Amino acid sequence: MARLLDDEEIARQLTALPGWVGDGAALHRDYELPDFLTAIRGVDEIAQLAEHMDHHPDIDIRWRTLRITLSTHSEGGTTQLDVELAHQIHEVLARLGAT
Ligand SMILES: C[C@H](O)[C@H](O)[C@H]1CNC2=NC(N)=NC(=O)C2=N1
Repeated sequence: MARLLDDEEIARQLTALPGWVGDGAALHRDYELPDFLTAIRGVDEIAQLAEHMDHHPDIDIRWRTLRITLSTHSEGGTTQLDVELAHQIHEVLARLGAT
């Protein structure tokens, strides 16, 4: 079971995740994709890696912008699983041309 990270640990780990912010409850970042269909492909790729990790993001789709929110529901906050998923999502979306 993943343990909750404290604010200091979250801040330290976010230094390796450009653009991501933590609000205590969750990690967030907006990614802008080149177009809508590429954004949807990003959602599909994220869905596959989330299933593989058995850890699932909230994803808000606004045209070609994806707002990703990560938290560990079972723990009520941010854990190492969220940090790991953020790294994997960043890799996938950067490869699809996200900024
Ligand atoms: C049984 C299964 O492992 C749990 O329901 C998982 C599934 N995906 C999950 N995803 C997220 N973000 N938080 C969870 O606590 C969580 N729990």
